[in-house]
Amino acid sequence: MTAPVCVLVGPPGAGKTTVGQLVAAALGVPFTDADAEIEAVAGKPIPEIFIDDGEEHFRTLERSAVATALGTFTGVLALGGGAILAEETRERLAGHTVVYLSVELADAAKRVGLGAGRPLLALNPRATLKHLLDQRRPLYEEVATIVVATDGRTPEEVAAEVTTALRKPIR
Ligand SMILES: Nc1ncnc2c1ncn2[C@@H]1O[C@H](COP(=O)(O)OP(=O)(O)OP(=O)(O)O)[C@@H](O)[C@H]1O
Ligand SMILES: O=C(O)C1=C[C@@H](O)[C@@H](O)[C@H](O)C1
Ligand SMILES: [Mg+2]
Repeated sequence: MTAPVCVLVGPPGAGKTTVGQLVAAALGVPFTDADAEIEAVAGKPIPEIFIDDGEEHFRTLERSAVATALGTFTGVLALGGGAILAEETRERLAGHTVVYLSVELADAAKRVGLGAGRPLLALNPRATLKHLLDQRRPLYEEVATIVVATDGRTPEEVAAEVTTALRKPIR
Protein backbone atom coordinates (compact mmCIF):
# COMPACT_ATOMS: atom_id res chain seq x y z
CA MET A 1 0.00 0.00 0.00
CA THR A 2 1.39 3.38 -0.97
CA ALA A 3 0.59 6.63 0.80
CA PRO A 4 1.27 10.32 0.34
CA VAL A 5 4.45 11.71 1.91
CA CYS A 6 2.20 14.33 3.41
CA VAL A 7 -1.27 15.78 2.96
CA LEU A 8 -1.80 19.55 3.08
CA VAL A 9 -5.05 20.93 4.45
CA GLY A 10 -6.28 24.44 5.14
CA PRO A 11 -8.78 27.03 3.94
CA PRO A 12 -8.76 28.78 0.54
CA GLY A 13 -5.77 31.08 0.44
CA ALA A 14 -3.74 29.08 2.96
CA GLY A 15 -1.28 28.34 0.17
CA LYS A 16 -1.78 24.58 -0.12
CA THR A 17 -1.13 24.51 -3.87
CA THR A 18 1.71 27.04 -3.82
CA VAL A 19 3.48 25.65 -0.76
CA GLY A 20 2.75 22.04 -1.71
CA GLN A 21 4.60 22.46 -5.00
CA LEU A 22 7.60 23.99 -3.20
CA VAL A 23 7.69 21.22 -0.57
CA ALA A 24 7.44 18.52 -3.23
CA ALA A 25 10.31 20.09 -5.17
CA ALA A 26 12.44 20.31 -2.01
CA LEU A 27 11.79 16.64 -1.21
CA GLY A 28 12.17 15.52 -4.85
CA VAL A 29 8.73 13.89 -4.93
CA PRO A 30 5.67 14.51 -7.12
CA PHE A 31 2.92 16.96 -6.19
CA THR A 32 -0.77 16.65 -6.87
CA ASP A 33 -3.83 18.65 -5.98
CA ALA A 34 -7.08 16.79 -5.22
CA ASP A 35 -8.92 19.65 -6.97
CA ALA A 36 -7.03 18.83 -10.19
CA GLU A 37 -7.82 15.12 -9.81
CA ILE A 38 -11.54 15.97 -9.47
CA GLU A 39 -11.40 18.16 -12.58
CA ALA A 40 -9.74 15.31 -14.51
CA VAL A 41 -12.46 12.83 -13.48
CA ALA A 42 -15.29 15.29 -14.18
CA GLY A 43 -13.73 16.54 -17.41
CA LYS A 44 -14.41 20.16 -16.50
CA PRO A 45 -13.19 22.91 -14.16
CA ILE A 46 -14.50 23.10 -10.58
CA PRO A 47 -16.65 26.22 -11.15
CA GLU A 48 -18.45 24.36 -13.95
CA ILE A 49 -19.01 21.31 -11.71
CA PHE A 50 -20.65 23.61 -9.13
CA ILE A 51 -22.83 25.29 -11.78
CA ASP A 52 -23.83 22.17 -13.74
CA ASP A 53 -24.05 19.55 -11.01
CA GLY A 54 -24.14 21.40 -7.66
CA GLU A 55 -21.94 21.36 -4.57
CA GLU A 56 -23.27 18.04 -3.28
CA HIS A 57 -22.14 16.26 -6.45
CA PHE A 58 -18.78 18.03 -6.21
CA ARG A 59 -18.38 16.76 -2.61
CA THR A 60 -19.15 13.19 -3.77
CA LEU A 61 -16.46 13.44 -6.45
CA GLU A 62 -14.13 14.97 -3.86
CA ARG A 63 -14.57 12.15 -1.31
CA SER A 64 -13.84 9.62 -4.01
CA ALA A 65 -10.81 11.49 -5.41
CA VAL A 66 -9.32 11.90 -1.94
CA ALA A 67 -9.85 8.22 -1.08
CA THR A 68 -8.12 7.20 -4.31
CA ALA A 69 -5.21 9.60 -3.82
CA LEU A 70 -4.70 8.55 -0.18
CA GLY A 71 -4.43 4.94 -1.28
CA THR A 72 -2.37 5.30 -4.44
CA PHE A 73 -0.39 8.55 -4.58
CA THR A 74 3.17 8.83 -3.30
CA GLY A 75 4.15 12.46 -2.95
CA VAL A 76 2.77 15.72 -1.59
CA LEU A 77 -1.02 15.83 -1.81
CA ALA A 78 -2.97 19.09 -1.39
CA LEU A 79 -6.64 18.71 -0.51
CA GLY A 80 -9.34 21.17 -1.50
CA GLY A 81 -10.25 23.61 1.25
CA GLY A 82 -13.53 21.88 2.07
CA ALA A 83 -12.43 18.24 1.83
CA ILE A 84 -12.27 17.89 5.63
CA LEU A 85 -16.00 18.68 5.91
CA ALA A 86 -16.62 14.99 5.16
CA GLU A 87 -16.35 12.79 8.23
CA GLU A 88 -15.37 9.92 5.94
CA THR A 89 -12.36 11.92 4.72
CA ARG A 90 -11.37 12.98 8.24
CA GLU A 91 -11.39 9.32 9.26
CA ARG A 92 -9.32 8.33 6.22
CA LEU A 93 -6.70 10.91 7.17
CA ALA A 94 -5.94 9.13 10.46
CA GLY A 95 -2.46 7.65 10.29
CA HIS A 96 -1.28 10.06 7.57
CA THR A 97 1.07 12.98 8.02
CA VAL A 98 -1.34 15.91 7.72
CA VAL A 99 -0.01 19.46 7.57
CA TYR A 100 -2.50 22.21 8.40
CA LEU A 101 -1.50 25.51 6.81
CA SER A 102 -3.34 28.01 8.98
CA VAL A 103 -4.23 31.53 7.89
CA GLU A 104 -6.26 34.27 9.51
CA LEU A 105 -8.94 36.27 7.72
CA ALA A 106 -6.81 39.29 6.76
CA ASP A 107 -4.16 37.33 4.85
CA ALA A 108 -6.63 34.80 3.43
CA ALA A 109 -8.79 37.62 2.04
CA LYS A 110 -5.77 39.33 0.47
CA ARG A 111 -4.64 36.07 -1.14
CA VAL A 112 -7.98 35.02 -2.63
CA GLY A 113 -8.81 38.54 -3.83
CA LEU A 114 -12.22 38.47 -5.50
CA GLY A 115 -12.39 34.70 -5.24
CA ALA A 116 -11.85 34.01 -8.94
CA GLY A 117 -12.07 30.28 -9.71
CA ARG A 118 -13.48 29.60 -6.22
CA PRO A 119 -17.24 29.12 -6.61
CA LEU A 120 -18.02 29.30 -2.89
CA LEU A 121 -16.42 32.75 -2.69
CA ALA A 122 -18.09 34.15 -5.79
CA LEU A 123 -20.69 36.30 -4.03
CA ASN A 124 -19.09 37.89 -0.98
CA PRO A 125 -15.53 36.62 -0.64
CA ARG A 126 -14.58 38.24 2.67
CA ALA A 127 -17.77 37.38 4.60
CA THR A 128 -17.82 33.85 3.20
CA LEU A 129 -14.17 33.35 4.03
CA LYS A 130 -14.80 34.47 7.61
CA HIS A 131 -17.61 31.94 7.90
CA LEU A 132 -15.49 29.15 6.36
CA LEU A 133 -12.56 29.88 8.65
CA ASP A 134 -14.73 29.86 11.79
CA GLN A 135 -16.61 26.72 10.76
CA ARG A 136 -13.60 24.71 9.62
CA ARG A 137 -10.80 25.66 12.03
CA PRO A 138 -11.71 22.87 14.52
CA LEU A 139 -11.85 20.32 11.69
CA TYR A 140 -8.41 21.25 10.34
CA GLU A 141 -7.06 21.05 13.89
CA GLU A 142 -8.69 17.64 14.38
CA VAL A 143 -6.92 16.04 11.40
CA ALA A 144 -3.56 17.85 11.64
CA THR A 145 -0.36 16.23 12.83
CA ILE A 146 1.66 19.38 12.02
CA VAL A 147 0.38 22.97 12.12
CA VAL A 148 2.23 25.75 10.32
CA ALA A 149 1.01 29.36 10.54
CA THR A 150 1.34 31.20 7.23
CA ASP A 151 0.31 34.77 8.13
CA GLY A 152 2.83 37.40 7.10
CA ARG A 153 5.19 34.77 5.70
CA THR A 154 6.24 34.04 2.14
CA PRO A 155 5.44 30.70 0.50
CA GLU A 156 9.18 29.92 0.59
CA GLU A 157 9.36 30.50 4.37
CA VAL A 158 6.29 28.35 4.94
CA ALA A 159 7.62 25.58 2.68
CA ALA A 160 10.96 25.57 4.53
CA GLU A 161 9.20 25.11 7.87
CA VAL A 162 7.03 22.32 6.49
CA THR A 163 10.03 20.54 4.96
CA THR A 164 11.97 20.77 8.23
CA ALA A 165 9.00 19.44 10.20
CA LEU A 166 8.57 16.53 7.78
CA ARG A 167 12.20 15.51 8.27
CA LYS A 168 11.69 15.24 12.03
CA PRO A 169 10.11 12.11 13.44
CA ILE A 170 6.53 12.85 14.48
CA ARG A 171 4.21 11.17 16.98
N1 LIG B 1 2.48 32.57 2.26
C1 LIG B 1 1.96 33.28 1.25
N2 LIG B 1 2.17 34.60 1.20
C2 LIG B 1 1.63 35.35 0.23
N3 LIG B 1 0.88 34.88 -0.78
C3 LIG B 1 0.66 33.58 -0.79
C4 LIG B 1 1.18 32.70 0.22
N4 LIG B 1 0.77 31.44 -0.06
C5 LIG B 1 0.03 31.53 -1.19
N5 LIG B 1 -0.02 32.81 -1.63
C6 LIG B 1 -0.76 33.31 -2.80
O1 LIG B 1 -2.13 33.23 -2.46
C7 LIG B 1 -2.90 32.76 -3.55
C8 LIG B 1 -3.63 31.51 -3.11
O2 LIG B 1 -2.67 30.47 -2.87
P1 LIG B 1 -3.02 28.95 -3.20
O3 LIG B 1 -3.79 28.84 -4.49
O4 LIG B 1 -1.75 28.18 -3.09
O5 LIG B 1 -4.00 28.61 -1.99
P2 LIG B 1 -4.79 27.27 -1.73
O6 LIG B 1 -4.66 27.00 -0.28
O7 LIG B 1 -4.33 26.20 -2.67
O8 LIG B 1 -6.30 27.69 -2.06
P3 LIG B 1 -7.55 26.78 -2.57
O9 LIG B 1 -8.12 26.08 -1.36
O10 LIG B 1 -8.55 27.77 -3.12
O11 LIG B 1 -7.05 25.83 -3.60
C9 LIG B 1 -1.92 32.54 -4.71
O12 LIG B 1 -1.98 33.69 -5.52
C10 LIG B 1 -0.57 32.45 -4.04
O13 LIG B 1 0.45 32.95 -4.86
O1 LIG C 1 -13.18 25.65 0.36
C1 LIG C 1 -13.85 24.92 -0.41
O2 LIG C 1 -14.90 24.37 -0.04
C2 LIG C 1 -13.32 24.68 -1.77
C3 LIG C 1 -12.00 24.93 -2.01
C4 LIG C 1 -11.35 24.63 -3.30
O3 LIG C 1 -10.06 24.08 -3.04
C5 LIG C 1 -12.18 23.68 -4.15
O4 LIG C 1 -12.08 22.36 -3.66
C6 LIG C 1 -13.62 24.11 -4.19
O5 LIG C 1 -13.68 25.37 -4.81
C7 LIG C 1 -14.25 24.15 -2.79
MG1 LIG D 1 -5.30 25.09 -4.12
